[in-house]
Amino acid sequence: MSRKMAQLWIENGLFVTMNDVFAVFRGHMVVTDDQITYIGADAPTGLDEQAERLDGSKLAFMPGLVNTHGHAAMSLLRGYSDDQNLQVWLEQKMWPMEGKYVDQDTRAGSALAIVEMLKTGTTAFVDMYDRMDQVAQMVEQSGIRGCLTRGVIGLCSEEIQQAKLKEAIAFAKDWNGKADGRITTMISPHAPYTCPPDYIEKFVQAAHDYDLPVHTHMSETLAEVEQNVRDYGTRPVLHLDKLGFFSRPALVAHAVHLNDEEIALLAERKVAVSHNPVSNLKLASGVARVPELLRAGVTVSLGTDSVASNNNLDLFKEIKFAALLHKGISGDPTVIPAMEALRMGTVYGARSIWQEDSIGQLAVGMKADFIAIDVEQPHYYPMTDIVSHLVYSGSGRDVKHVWVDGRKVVHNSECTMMDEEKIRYEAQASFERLLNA
Ligand SMILES: CSC[C@H]1O[C@@H](n2cnc3c(O)ncnc32)[C@H](O)[C@@H]1O
Ligand SMILES: [Zn+2]
Repeated sequence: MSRKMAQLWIENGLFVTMNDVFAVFRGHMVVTDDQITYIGADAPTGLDEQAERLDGSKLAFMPGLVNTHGHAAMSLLRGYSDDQNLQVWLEQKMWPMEGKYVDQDTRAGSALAIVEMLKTGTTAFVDMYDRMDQVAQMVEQSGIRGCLTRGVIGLCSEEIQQAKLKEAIAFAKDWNGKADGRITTMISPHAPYTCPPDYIEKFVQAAHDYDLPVHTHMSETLAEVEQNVRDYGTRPVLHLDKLGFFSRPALVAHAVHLNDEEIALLAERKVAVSHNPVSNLKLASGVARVPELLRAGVTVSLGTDSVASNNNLDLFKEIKFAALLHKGISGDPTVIPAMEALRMGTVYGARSIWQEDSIGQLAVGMKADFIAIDVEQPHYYPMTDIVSHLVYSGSGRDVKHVWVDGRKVVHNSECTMMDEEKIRYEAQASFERLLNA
């Protein structure tokens, strides 16, 4: 799809840059095509005569949020099965329903998820699923940024394992860099408990061969850790390390049950962790040792996991949970202050998907992935500390406009590239078909 290249001057806005240079200030920002070309307190000079002007005086601007773990197509299963533990929920509820999915269901669920994410301020997301061509097409159409990966469950014959691996590699090769670079890809065995060791080694080899990062679920429940010890004689972190998994740039989801040695090893191997507090609480999996991980130097970002275990994709909720939960667990109100929680949802998210140089902050030369928040609402008053308000008082419902790659993908809280009404209708139709199939 062709796009109009243009210049946008945001005047007199409140900017939360998420970098140390400006941090929070009132001023101006200029976007030229897909990049931030000016940001500062003084009005810019030398702009195009046709530059569009946006009055930012009633808005706060910050980088788009980065959701570093999820399964978009599972949005169809919102509210289908609540209040179960992971294994029962997966094996008895999710997998039987997912087994009935056809391409149209994956499209419908992914589109629903993308609309929800964009409207609540997420501009980049990680997605692990199958039928990933369908997900990638939805990313292409919607304007969002996606770090996508075909997740593989290896509890099947060797022949099927081979076919799935081939498909995962083909997807990663074909789609990396597509949609004007908005799509990047990874390689993903689903988890150490669903993929035998020799099979995981094949993913590692493929990641080396095609220079791709890796992503997996790891140490989500105590039962998983105990099973890993029973089956392989080691806990999941050492197990994956021995299989070479951390010889690639790696992002692991959950990492709830870790001991001190495992935290040190993750830090040494520069493994990024996607912390999914809401999903972990809902499935009663436990609480990750986030303050310890951060103190050890591990990059910790935030993920929603799927809607089926969350039950929504508003990353502002995840930010608030991260800020509150660890205070309660540790008894220390100073752990994960508001700014650190906001970093987990932005800069650390960008770092977790190896895009820290281009997204996650408002600065000259960065991609224009940013959001505008309507702060003319009671819960943003009195105007004292905008970072505090965003984390403790705000929510994704306050997001008014969203830009990805310089393109306005949400205007006045409506998606510009997606037909939301049609998407809601198709999601309902898909769910009813799945239920009766
Ligand atoms: C085929 S890859 C996607 C696969 O992951 C399953 N899934 C969803 N949430 C979780 C979770 O919290 N832990 C482990 N696996 C999960 C989903 O059902 C898909 O089959
Ligand atoms: Zn998951």
